[in-house]
Amino acid sequence: MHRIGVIADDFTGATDIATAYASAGFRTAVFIEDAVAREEAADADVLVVALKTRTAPREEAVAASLDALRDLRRLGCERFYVKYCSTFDSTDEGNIGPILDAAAAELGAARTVVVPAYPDNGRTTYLGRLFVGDQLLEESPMREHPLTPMRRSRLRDLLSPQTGRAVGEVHLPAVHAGPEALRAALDALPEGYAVIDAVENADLRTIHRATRDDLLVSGGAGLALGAAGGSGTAAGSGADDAAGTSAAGEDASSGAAPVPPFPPLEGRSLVVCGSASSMTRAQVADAMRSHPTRALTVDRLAEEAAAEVDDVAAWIAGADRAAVPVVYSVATAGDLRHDAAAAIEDALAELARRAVAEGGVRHLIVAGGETSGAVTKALGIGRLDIGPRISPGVCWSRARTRAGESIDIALKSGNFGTEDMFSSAWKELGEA
Ligand SMILES: Nc1ncnc2c1ncn2[C@@H]1O[C@H](COP(=O)(O)OP(=O)(O)OP(=O)(O)O)[C@@H](O)[C@H]1O
Ligand SMILES: O=C(O)[C@@H](O)C(=O)CO
Repeated sequence: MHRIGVIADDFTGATDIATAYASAGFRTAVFIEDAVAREEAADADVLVVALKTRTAPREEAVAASLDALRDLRRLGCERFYVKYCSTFDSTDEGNIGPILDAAAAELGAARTVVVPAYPDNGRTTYLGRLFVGDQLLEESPMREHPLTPMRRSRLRDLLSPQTGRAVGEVHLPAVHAGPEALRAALDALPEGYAVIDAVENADLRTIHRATRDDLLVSGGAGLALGAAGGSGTAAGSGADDAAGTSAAGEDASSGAAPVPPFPPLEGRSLVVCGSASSMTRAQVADAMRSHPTRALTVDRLAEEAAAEVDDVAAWIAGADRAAVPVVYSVATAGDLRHDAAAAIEDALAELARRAVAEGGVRHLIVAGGETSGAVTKALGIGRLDIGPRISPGVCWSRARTRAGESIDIALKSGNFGTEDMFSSAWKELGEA
């Protein structure tokens, strides 16, 4: 089979696509940023590089993505996947177009598909428009995202300002006509990008089949689920599918197969949330009923960040050892403060670092992609090994920190997970 290299523009996105591939039977590892450059012979079928490029300055984002692409090629990857958000999080000045342009030029890829659809998480594409559940993207809560407010829904309109290349659309009937017809429809488009409709997992499998020989594909994690052979996919069968043989037993499910739990790690548990997304807010509200919860005093961070971090760190340390403290920065949309994002990321990252280094925390949930990037970097994690799935797109990973502690960490995309996740996710680790 061809080894697959994935470049993800945020850290939750990296574990999202990694859990999709792992569930499909691929041996999958996630490398944090330039940790991949130090890797000599990766022992996986799918290598995912987690970058923090979604909202980075454009030149930096493109340079980091090209570096990752070259490292992945050096490690033997021959097929590439640029992973962005299933809600296409970006601005007109944003980075999806420039990263795709650079990767396509580097690989000599004439056409690249654009497939954010992820039906298991309610993201579908129809007539080139992205929906979140039953709402157009521009009518969904993503409209008010603090970093990338999404005010349009037609993917062509979102991508075109970010690239000079043509952006075409392939609608559902061409997908339903099957992989060969879809391939023909794609080949008939001008060179550039092709936004493809997909409303269910079967569509993603068709798109996967039609594009599995492409050097470069792009999307959310849904297209990786399209590589799953069907329900009950055994380890290895997804890999066979990638090599070009179709897997037996396909059905309308995403083909998720359980990844076994890790050997248990002794230690305390903690949740840190820097996400303002509606699902994270619902999860925080749910946690308020049964967990010790504490809001960061965001207004204090500008003047007295160190004192605020000390106070919250003391609160975490003083919490009942059997309880799971939850620290958050947004309870309601009214809590958003202009220009506070970086200070909040720094504060939450430092709190997580101290909790692991000094407080014996070994199980950590981080909510929010940018927040996950900050926390993972502060902990000095280089590689994540993918473990049990918590819900679509969310999994436990085992990692080693810079200081040598082993921890279990779940990087949760803002809108992913069930409302009771901060109470229920621990059972996937074999805990109450
Ligand atoms: N009260 C607040 N005021 C202003 N910015 C905030 C506040 N709380 C959090 N933020 C910032 O909002 C951003 C949220 O982005 P993040 O990627 O972590 O979450 P998300 O967008 O919900 O998740 P994902 O990218 O996984 O969908 C972070 O930079 C965070 O620091
Ligand atoms: O694709 C998604 O929705 C997520 O993996 C993500 O990238 C959110 O940060």
